[in-house]
Amino acid sequence: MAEARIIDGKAFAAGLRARVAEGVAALKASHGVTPGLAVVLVGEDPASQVYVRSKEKALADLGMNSFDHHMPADLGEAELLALIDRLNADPAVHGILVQLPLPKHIDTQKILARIVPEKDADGFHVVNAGLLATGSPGAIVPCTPLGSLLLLRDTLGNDLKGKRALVLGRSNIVGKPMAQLLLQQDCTVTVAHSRTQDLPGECRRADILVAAVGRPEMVRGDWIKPGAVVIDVGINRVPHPTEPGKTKLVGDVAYDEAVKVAGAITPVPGGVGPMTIACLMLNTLAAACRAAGAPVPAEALA
Ligand SMILES: Nc1nc(=O)c2c([nH]1)NC[C@@H]1CN(c3ccc(C(=O)N[C@@H](CCC(=O)O)C(=O)O)cc3)C=[N+]21
Ligand SMILES: [Mg+2]
Repeated sequence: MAEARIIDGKAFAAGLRARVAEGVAALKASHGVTPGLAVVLVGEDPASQVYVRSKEKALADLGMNSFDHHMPADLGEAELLALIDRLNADPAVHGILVQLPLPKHIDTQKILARIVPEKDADGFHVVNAGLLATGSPGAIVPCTPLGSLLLLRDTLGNDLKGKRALVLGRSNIVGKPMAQLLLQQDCTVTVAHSRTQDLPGECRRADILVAAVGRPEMVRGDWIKPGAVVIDVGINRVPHPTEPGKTKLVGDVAYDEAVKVAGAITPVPGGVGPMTIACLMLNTLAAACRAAGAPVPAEALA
């Protein structure tokens, strides 16, 4: 059997960012509005700082405003809520992203619930989850599932109808919204997790396998149906196998095994990760379009 087609998320994300940049320019020209995203980072976690910097760079590259709020690790919950209230009320701010994880003394759900749903660029608010689950218009879709769906549609020529999809992982951020999106595409959807009996067997039935459990290389090659499309959402930093003291990124799928069985597969890095950031830009543009009464880009509607 031939090796899998490699799904180039990095290239697709570059194309998506270019389309977003066009949308940004068009909204400026038609409505005099520049989309703006507020990025809130609490504390100095090095990984979070890297991610936040790449988000801020993407915003600048696409001609959007970035409002950076880098706060000390000991920021009180009340102060953070007050900041959210100010951003909610600021008409130049169309999207608000609170980088997760937050320090332990802050109640994450309470913070996310305070963001007005219209500005919830991550799509984490219960109102957006509910709109997505009911297929209602106006849902802001979480970035990683949206990016994964765009790659799947591109790979399968938009034809997901009737396919068996297995979502491995049931988080509110990826697994659950991914399952909702696949259902909307008329897939037959199974959501599997750590308590699922016969996980390999469930995976082997799937035409589409989305792995989002955060367990390095858990999905083995012999868990994959020959020809299946594999979307690997995992981004796990592990000790480098041959270079002591160094680390490397691996997905939730054992790539070298899977690439011999799958029909198509996303690599890590260069797969879903860049799509997450591109979709954050898309969601911010979409929020600005809605606020201005302009048409929303179709890709954001899932
Ligand atoms: N409110 C919030 N929203 C998020 O969307 C959010 C968050 N908090 N907290 C952290 C996670 C993580 N995340 C990533 C985004 C892009 C890459 C990405 O582009 N990864 C590159 C590799 C980057 C590297 O080399 O480290 C790739 O996969 O090719 C990774 C991780 C967004 N997150
Ligand atoms: Mg996200």
